Amino acid sequence: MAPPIRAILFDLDGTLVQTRDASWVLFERTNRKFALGIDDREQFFKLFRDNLFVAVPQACGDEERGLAAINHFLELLRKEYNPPLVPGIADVVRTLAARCVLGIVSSNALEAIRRIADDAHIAQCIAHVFAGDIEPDKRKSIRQFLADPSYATLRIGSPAYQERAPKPFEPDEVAFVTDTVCDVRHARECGVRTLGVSWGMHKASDLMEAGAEKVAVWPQEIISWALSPRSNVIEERADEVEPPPETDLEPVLEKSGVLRLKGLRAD
Ligand SMILES: O=C(O)COP(=O)(O)O
Repeated sequence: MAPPIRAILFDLDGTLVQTRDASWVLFERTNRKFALGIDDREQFFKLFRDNLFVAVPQACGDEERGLAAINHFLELLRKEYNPPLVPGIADVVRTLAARCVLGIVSSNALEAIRRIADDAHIAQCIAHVFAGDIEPDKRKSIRQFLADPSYATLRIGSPAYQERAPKPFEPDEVAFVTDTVCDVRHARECGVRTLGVSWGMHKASDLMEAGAEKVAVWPQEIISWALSPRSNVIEERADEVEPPPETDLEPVLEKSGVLRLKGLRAD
């Protein structure tokens, strides 16, 4: 029997916001400017089977051009990305904030995430944001969240964090909610629980195949899944699903130069 879920990390694009049009119209401009050859929406969505920061340079076959394209895309996201929220998702976030520590772990830029959260009036329900222009490898962000007990502090819709000594999370008390295959795999590598959503970039069957415990069809299912008394779902799925390969993204990211994005890394 798994313990209750105490923290939920949300992917942003395709999970909290609708992005099938909104990010494609921006990426299309990057694609044209850098002649990446990622010429339709489905090809773009396929990039998210891998880490985006690795997939773009790989897809265009030129590291420097791929990196410049990512920087261009991040800048468009910072300045022009205004996707609609997934209908009903703001209520889901507000409901869950009273019970769980909520976070966003996204490939998107921090500035864009902040604007979206402010406009949706949910910024103070979100305890922590891990953005792609600060840490491109979501596994590192998840592990950071698990390692430091101070992250386990509730923030229930007010500017201040609760002032109670937090109890550190066990990985199976934390869930990642996402619409993409790469996120499901990487969350499983970190040992956290995974819920897919059907309204984003990847199909429910692909998310299940990657190891998601379940795929929500409606936003409110996130609440019922996260707060329902735990069954032995994890154990059942663990038998069914191949364990993810232990991929180490660091050398690839290192090579692609993404870790030097915006001068955030010393090397
Ligand atoms: O689901 C994904 O991987 C893409 O969404 P993100 O930009 O919020 O990371």
